[in-house]
Amino acid sequence: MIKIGLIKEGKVPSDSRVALIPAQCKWIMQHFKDINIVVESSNTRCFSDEEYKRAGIAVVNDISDCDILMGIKEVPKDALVPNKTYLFFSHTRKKQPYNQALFHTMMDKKITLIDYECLEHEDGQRVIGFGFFAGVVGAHNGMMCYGNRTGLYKLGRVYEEKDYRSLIHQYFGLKLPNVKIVVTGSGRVAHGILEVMNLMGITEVEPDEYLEKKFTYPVYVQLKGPDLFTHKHLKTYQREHFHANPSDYRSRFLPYAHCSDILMNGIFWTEDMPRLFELSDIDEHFAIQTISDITDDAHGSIPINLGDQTIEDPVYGVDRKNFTKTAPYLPGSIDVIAVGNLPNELPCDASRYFGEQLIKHVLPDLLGSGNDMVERATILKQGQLTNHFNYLADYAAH
Ligand SMILES: NC(=O)c1ccc[n+]([C@@H]2O[C@H](COP(=O)([O-])OP(=O)(O)OC[C@H]3O[C@@H](n4cnc5c(N)ncnc54)[C@H](O)[C@@H]3O)[C@@H](O)[C@H]2O)c1
Repeated sequence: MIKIGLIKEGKVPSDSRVALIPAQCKWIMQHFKDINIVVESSNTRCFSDEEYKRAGIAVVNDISDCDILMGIKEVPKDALVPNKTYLFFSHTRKKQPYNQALFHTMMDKKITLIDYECLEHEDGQRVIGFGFFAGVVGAHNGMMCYGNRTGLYKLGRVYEEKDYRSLIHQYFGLKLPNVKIVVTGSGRVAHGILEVMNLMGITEVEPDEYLEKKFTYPVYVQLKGPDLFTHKHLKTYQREHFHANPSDYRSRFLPYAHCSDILMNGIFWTEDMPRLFELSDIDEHFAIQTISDITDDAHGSIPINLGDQTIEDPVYGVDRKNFTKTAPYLPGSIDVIAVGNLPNELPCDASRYFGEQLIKHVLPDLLGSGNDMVERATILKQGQLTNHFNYLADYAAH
């Protein structure tokens, strides 16, 4: 019998998402006779203790007898139970300095750490994540802010809706102006953005049409790798080559900045990749007024992302001349929406989606049948760095 414990989130500000919702826990217990799931009591989850109890899941105060502990965000150092196997987003794989002390504590406590972010298919595609709902919420917020800026329509806040279904109801009867929206990316975030574009009845057009034509109805274009980047000399795009040598490429985005009202950014970005545009590109031809930077790297693919806002206060302006932060919706500014925990605006739906992927792609492996995906996502084994993560040796040294 394997005992899985869903831990109480300890990070501040607290996260209300869960790895498995009550119905999923029930389903697992019915279908896998050798798994027992318990839930650590919490009053900040999007599903209450009562809802887990109603699904037949025990709610406990002590999870120290579990074999596997699942959370979402970083576990506070003091709460880590020695010698256990943990699954959560540790934000350590890029040697994040702010989590180095946590990493050292996990080593000292001989913990086995499996990081959701490191669960990948053989070809390197991520298996599990919250990206889809980040895309949904980010796209909604982008449209909401453009409505606030122009006064042409009004959209409410996502987190005030009961769930995704009631959010969609907001879109019935929504009359949008002839807005032009450029969407970047091809992963989960991009899929979430496209879902909102389609639910709002915005028409998709091809890149050449988008660049050349004026439309009498709202349109969007989706730009993927080859539309966004080209080799500096060969003028080609080859996916594997680009992933391995991003600094050999330059951005092709600028023409879209000259004819778009809104940018919804959902690309995957690293420091060595070209930015979509540079600060010097923001001139009188730069037409974009609202940027929802869902990718959300400060000073990253969007150079005027000046850092994170919160769900409660998600938008700021950036002055077009001196690139300083301003109040939103000013004529001389571009509005930027930069929030790092977007799925938290729809925590129940995002948790259900996450749990489905966990059950489908990870659970069989976790129980020891399947391929070595879990092995490859194991950063620490009983406190020791695994071979796959040898590159973290300097980060782990203490
Ligand atoms: N703001 C938020 O709340 C929030 C939430 C979730 C994700 N995000 C961010 O959004 C971005 C996109 O996330 P996603 O869920 O769509 O990711 P994803 O893993 O679903 O898709 C990433 C895409 O990037 C491509 N890719 C993978 N490795 C690459 C590499 N080395 N170089 C270039 N391209 C590569 C993949 O082919 C894939 O199409 C990420 O930066 C993520 O951190 C933000």
